[in-house]
Amino acid sequence: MSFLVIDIGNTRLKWGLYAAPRPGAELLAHGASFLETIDRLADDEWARLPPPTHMLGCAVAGLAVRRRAEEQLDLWDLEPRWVVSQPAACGVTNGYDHPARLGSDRWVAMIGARARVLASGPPRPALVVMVGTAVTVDALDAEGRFLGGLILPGFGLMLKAMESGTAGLKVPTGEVREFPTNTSDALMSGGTYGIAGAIERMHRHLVQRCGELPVLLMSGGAAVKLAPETDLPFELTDTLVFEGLLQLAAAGSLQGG
Ligand SMILES: Nc1ncnc2c1ncn2[C@@H]1O[C@H](COP(=O)(O)OP(=O)(O)O)[C@@H](O)[C@H]1O
Ligand SMILES: CC(C)(COP(=O)(O)O)[C@@H](O)C(=O)NCCC(=O)O
Ligand SMILES: [K+]
Repeated sequence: MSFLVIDIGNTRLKWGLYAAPRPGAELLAHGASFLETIDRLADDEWARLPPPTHMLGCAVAGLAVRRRAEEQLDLWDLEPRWVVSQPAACGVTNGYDHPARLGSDRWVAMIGARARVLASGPPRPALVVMVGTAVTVDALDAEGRFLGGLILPGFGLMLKAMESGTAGLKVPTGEVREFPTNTSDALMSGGTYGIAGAIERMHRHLVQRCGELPVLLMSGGAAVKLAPETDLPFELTDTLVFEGLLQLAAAGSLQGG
């Protein structure tokens, strides 16, 4: 009974096919498609897969995109299931004022992060950073409580905003420099240090709150751009959301079929 996981962000749909709906299961195949191209999945990449028997996904890109993904899922005989952020699940409690309004990708990533922390030693706080269309920086204490998190624009959105809101700035392909001396480098460095600074700030808040160093987990399509500029020790991972979906599936009622 193979298990399909899907993570629909505002830029790309990421998917993975696992051998079973449980943590530690083998990842048989995976891929990522920009949202403009997801209508070809059933004819293309998914057509070559062994049929999954169950799926679980999270989707933050709106109902219309989710519907388009469900049309592709019609290729197989399975019921689409989508995560809604809960007040608590898999040992993580949701401190949001309105728990269901927390982005389901953030919720699922924190569940994946919590499982990683517990698998690697005694309970510790965790800082979960996802660098996608937006950047999110979410804090978990050593008991698995989600304390709160930051949302800021990702690289693409920042540069687009600079371009559309000014007369003299064009989207650059600059380098990150400590003392930038041209517009392209100034924009690229400003965006990068803006994100890196937010991470460092939240890290400081979490150390102050919990009195111990958190595990720092970074993921998302643009995490590699940020990694060289992050002074704090971090783990880079592509599968945090997938791992959270496996945890949720194992804790839920998917095992029946
Ligand atoms: N193939 C790529 N080439 C360059 N940048 C990419 C690529 N894929 C993703 N990115 C960067 O990562 C961001 C999207 O990451 P992703 O994790 O797919 O976001 P989301 O979860 O919001 O869909 C883009 O804004 C872009 O900066
Ligand atoms: C913050 C997000 C836009 C991140 O989206 P992404 O960068 O993954 O496309 C998404 O998690 C979202 O729409 N969240 C709902 C609002 C919230 O979490 O408070
Ligand atoms: K995401």
